[in-house]
Amino acid sequence: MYNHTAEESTMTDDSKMTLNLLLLGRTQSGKSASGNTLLGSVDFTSYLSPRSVTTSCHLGRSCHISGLARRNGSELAVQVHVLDTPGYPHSSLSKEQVHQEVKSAVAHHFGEKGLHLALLVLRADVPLCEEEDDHTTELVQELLGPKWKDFTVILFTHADRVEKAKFEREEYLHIASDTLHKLIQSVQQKYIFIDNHATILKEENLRALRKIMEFLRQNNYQRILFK
Ligand SMILES: Nc1nc2c(ncn2[C@@H]2O[C@H](COP(=O)(O)OP(=O)(O)OP(=O)(O)O)[C@@H](O)[C@H]2O)c(=O)[nH]1
Repeated sequence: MYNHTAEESTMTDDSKMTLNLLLLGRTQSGKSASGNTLLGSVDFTSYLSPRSVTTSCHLGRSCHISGLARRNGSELAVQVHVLDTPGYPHSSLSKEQVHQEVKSAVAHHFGEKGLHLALLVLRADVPLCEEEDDHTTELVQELLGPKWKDFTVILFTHADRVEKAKFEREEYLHIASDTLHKLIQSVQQKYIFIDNHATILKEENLRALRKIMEFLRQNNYQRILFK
């Protein structure tokens, strides 16, 4: 599999746009819950478990959402496509199995249409240590190639726990590990906090999608193609 970038966003017609997103990250980090928040529905199985819940990739599609993007002065209806993936380390799959599963699903779903952003899911309430960072970024680098930093956003889940501990989100990042600081720097400060247990999930959904659209604009709506 190789990849290259394309400039235009995926337009199904002039008034519609598809936003293609990939969730990656360690097991039980909240990938499926985040996918559900971004889709505004319950497409993916998500629950607390002492073993990895997701064992294969699944694509979820949202309904068309207005108020997120405009093109040539007209409103665009944005449909979000999210690919949920098994995490690594995984309680029953080897690294090779996880990588293979994710690579073939990415090629299948985003091969020609392209991927706008990979969301690297990290729990905001768990420190990122150096060894884990290697696991976390290995797959995204392998998949996206040398431009991975342009196409990767860190998605911090469990934002509610940060708030409960009375931290401001930005202040909390100031005191984070050097490993996390380096990772945030390498993805050019592209990060989002998300609370998948928010009382009003619709607000969380729109806030996260608006931020994602900002990152897309910064990237000139480029996508990575896999062929
Ligand atoms: N408090 C809180 N819990 C969360 C949040 N996001 C996810 N969780 C919980 O974390 C647990 C794991 O979430 P999942 O969405 O299943 O995580 P996953 O990464 O898909 O897990 P695997 O499929 O096992 O790899 C569940 O109990 C979720 O409810 C969040 O933002 N806040």
